[in-house]
Parts: sequence; C-alpha cells; structure tokens
Amino acid sequence: MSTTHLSIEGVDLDFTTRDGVRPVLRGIDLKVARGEFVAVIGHSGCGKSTLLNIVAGLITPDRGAILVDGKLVDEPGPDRAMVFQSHALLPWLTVHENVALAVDQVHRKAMDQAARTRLVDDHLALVRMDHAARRFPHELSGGMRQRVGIARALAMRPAVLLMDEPFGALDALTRARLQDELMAIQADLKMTVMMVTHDVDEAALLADRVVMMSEGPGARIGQIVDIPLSRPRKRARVLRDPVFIEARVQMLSFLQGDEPEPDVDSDADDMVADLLPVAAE
Ligand SMILES: Nc1ncnc2c1ncn2[C@@H]1O[C@H](COP(=O)(O)OP(=O)(O)OP(=O)(O)O)[C@@H](O)[C@H]1O
Repeated sequence: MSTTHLSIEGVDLDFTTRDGVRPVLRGIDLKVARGEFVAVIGHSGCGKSTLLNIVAGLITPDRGAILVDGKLVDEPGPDRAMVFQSHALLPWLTVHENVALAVDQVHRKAMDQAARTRLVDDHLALVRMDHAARRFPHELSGGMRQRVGIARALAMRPAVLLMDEPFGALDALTRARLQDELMAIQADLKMTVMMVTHDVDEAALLADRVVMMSEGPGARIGQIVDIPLSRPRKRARVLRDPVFIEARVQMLSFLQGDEPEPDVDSDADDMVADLLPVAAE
C-alpha cells in the first residue's frame, strides 16, 4: 500500500489586484503517493502555476494547507525543488557553478567539498551536460539551459520535484529526449513529481495520474485520470497503447468542455506518426 507523501488539503487562494479580489483556487484537495508522478493540466490562467508555487512554499494559501510527510509547508525548502518554465540560471556563473550553488546551499553540512563536486558532476552527466560544464548560460541553447535547470533541481536530491512546464519552450525532439531522461531519472531516484504541462501527450506519457483543473476564476480539480501503464515506458509502445489513447481522449474531452472527440483514431495515428521518428532514435 503506497503512503501519502504530499498532501494538498482544502486549498483556497484569491489574488487581490487593482480590479478587486480574484478567486483563483477553490477547495483543492489532492494526496500524492511517495514516488508518484502527477501531471496537472488545465486551461491557461486557471491557476496551475499558482498551485505549484503554493506547494513550493512560495505563496501562502488563504485557507487550507500543504503537508509533506505530514509536516506543514510554510516556506520554500530543499525537500521541494522547482524547475521553472524558463531555466532561471544565474548569467554570471558557469553551468557547473550554477548547479554547485544549489548543491552547496542544500548539502554543505552533510557533504564535504569533494562529495559536493562529485554530485554536481554526476547530475550534469545525468542530463548529458557534463561537456558544457565550464560554459556560461548565454553560450547554451534553450534546451541545454533547461537541462542545467533540471540538473540543478535534481542535484538538490529533493523528495518532491516540482516542474512548471519545464519543456514548454523546447523543440519537439529536445522535449522528447528530456521526457525520456526524466522518466529514467525518476525511476532511478524515486522522487515524487508534480508537473504542470499544457501537453496532454506529455501528461499521459509521463504521469501515473493526471489532475485536470476546471477553468477559473475559482478553479477546482475537475477530474483525475489514472494512467495505469507499466514502467519503464517506451515511447513507441506507449503511443499505440489503448490506455494511453483513452487517457488522451479523456483529457482532450475535458479540456474541450466534454465535447466528444471528432475522430479519435485518425488523430491518434497522426500523433504517432509525428512522434515515432523521435522514438526510433
Ligand atoms: N501575483 C499575481 N497577482 C495577481 N494575479 C495573479 C498573480 N499571479 C497570477 N495571477 C492570476 O491568477 C490566475 C492564475 O495564474 P497562473 O499563472 O497560476 O495560471 P496558469 O494556469 O499557470 O496559467 P498558464 O497555463 O497560462 O501558465 C491568472 O488569472 C493570473 O492572471
């Protein structure tokens, strides 16, 4: 029986702006098991990033609470690392120094300098960025910068990894590679992951459950879709699996306001055709 690792309990949040009070989140309840991968999807502006920021401890909810291992979250902490939409690297530090800064902050007491350097090296190798360790962010492509952001988050060895559309700005090929790497890394490190994405294929490929949020203002959890696909998941196989295709249909129907999918089979075939060249690598 899996244990609850992350618990979101009765979270409400309003933002107060010049135009008045805007209800953003209402009654968000979610229990995430240890090692589970949860994706969050929903329309633009419904409050997905806000929810992730609340779990990160960057925003305090008006009502409700976030618990990690039963302990109340009331500030950011090294147990919850965040990968942002854009990499957020410090431009005056090299790739290695960017990751080392986070590692030093988290592991200074527990590890000596040599062990911390090894940790940085290992995680840069994990995302295949070890060859660029001495470069500065402006010398990297967008995909490379994003990989460094992921290495930095992973090197903190967080119990919970929070990802806000981490691959959104990347080309399809790079995104597919990083998705595959993320699945391998998560299997290895057994982190609990909560990822916001706009991409239903990404959600169904990566997640154990997909949380679908209703449209705001005052967004709620509308529906949760289970993705009971075995792991490790091979892209080429998953894309043709009826479980994946059904989950995708459910998500698209939800996002389209429960309109029936017009032509599921040809849509799925197009998608497989689009993505298979990547899988064949
Ligand atoms: N600091 C803030 N002050 C006031 N309103 C905000 C603030 N941050 C976000 N909002 C508003 O709260 C709502 C939810 O924003 P949020 O960024 O969480 O949505 P989202 O679902 O992540 O959107 P997207 O998918 O477009 O990234 C939006 O209407 C946004 O304009």
